[in-house]
Amino acid sequence: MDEKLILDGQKVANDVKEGLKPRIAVLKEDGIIPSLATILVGDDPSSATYVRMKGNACERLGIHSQRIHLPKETTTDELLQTIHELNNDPTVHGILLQHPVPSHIDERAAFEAIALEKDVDGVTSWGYGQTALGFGLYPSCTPAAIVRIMKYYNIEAEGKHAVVVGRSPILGKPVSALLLNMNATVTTCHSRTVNLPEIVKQADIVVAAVGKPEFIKGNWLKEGAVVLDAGYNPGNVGDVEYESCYQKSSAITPVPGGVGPVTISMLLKHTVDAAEKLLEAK
Ligand SMILES: NC(=O)C1=CN([C@@H]2O[C@H](COP(=O)(O)OP(=O)(O)OC[C@H]3O[C@@H](n4cnc5c(N)ncnc54)[C@H](OP(=O)(O)O)[C@@H]3O)[C@@H](O)[C@H]2O)C=CC1
Ligand SMILES: Nc1nc(=O)c2c([nH]1)NC[C@@H]1CN(c3ccc(C(=O)N[C@@H](CCC(=O)O)C(=O)O)cc3)C=[N+]21
Repeated sequence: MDEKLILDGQKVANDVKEGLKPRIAVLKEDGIIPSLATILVGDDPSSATYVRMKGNACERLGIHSQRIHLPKETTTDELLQTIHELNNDPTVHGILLQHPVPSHIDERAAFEAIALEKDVDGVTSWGYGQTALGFGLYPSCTPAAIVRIMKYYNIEAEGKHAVVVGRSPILGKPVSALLLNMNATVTTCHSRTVNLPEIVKQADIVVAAVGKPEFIKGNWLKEGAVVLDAGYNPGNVGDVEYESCYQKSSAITPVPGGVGPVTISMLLKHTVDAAEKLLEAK
């Protein structure tokens, strides 16, 4: 009876985007075009690809995308200046600073400079704090995508043991917080975790957010675990070894076609949310 489920991120993303269309139409009637500013610093080719995908996804839906590309020599102060200008620009509703920025830039300082009401990517400490306390407007997009996939497929979190592998500020930590707020019992693992496979073995839900290709193996999993792979590595592979994890799981997100497309749709949703907030405030 229990069929194995491949969690189709494209389908979830389309569902999110369909829901946005009438909302964007209403905003336009009121003379507001939702607008996202994306900032890319430097020439990392995969970052350039992600930013382009985000901008294109905006435009396909009628969201304006203002693409800012700064040279790799940009200083922290210059980046902060750009962010302040976008904060003060009333036609910009959301700001996305693509991570990672070149190592000479203070990325945390740059994230913190983004105005909370424009932090549609959930990168500020204020945004994270609100997400953790359970009343945040915009959680980071990948954590939001993971939750959205679970909701779409009626995957219950309450009372389940969720094991998150990774604790980065825009992925591991906030997804742990969201799952906790959904009444899961959450274990967050990281590079100093001892006996990772044994901890993963206890999980009903596994979130992979390690940044290492095919790191999590099928023989670490409990039979029937739900596997949510946020990993996105060169060569289109995730952070779980797909074939062996597929065999053990009851449901799994593929890469590509899993968490990635939903992440982008959540960015669009947060941008529309931000534009609506501005209209309400008028
Ligand atoms: N699909 C999407 O939309 C997105 C995908 N990603 C992908 O998700 C993955 C993670 O990204 P991100 O969180 O930014 O990466 P980071 O490199 O910032 O964080 C990786 C985390 O994994 C932990 N880790 C590293 N090695 C091990 C290990 N051997 N055992 C256990 N834990 C380990 C680190 O621990 P420690 O803290 O101790 O260093 C760290 O917390 C990447 O593949 C990235 O491409 C990211 C954002 C969006
Ligand atoms: N501030 C910030 N926020 C981010 O959300 C952020 C970031 N920085 N830096 C890099 C990562 C990576 N990321 C992806 C988003 C979508 C896909 C995605 O849609 N992938 C498609 C495949 C696309 C293709 O390669 O053709 C898929 O998985 O099916 C992948 C990766 C967001 N990130």
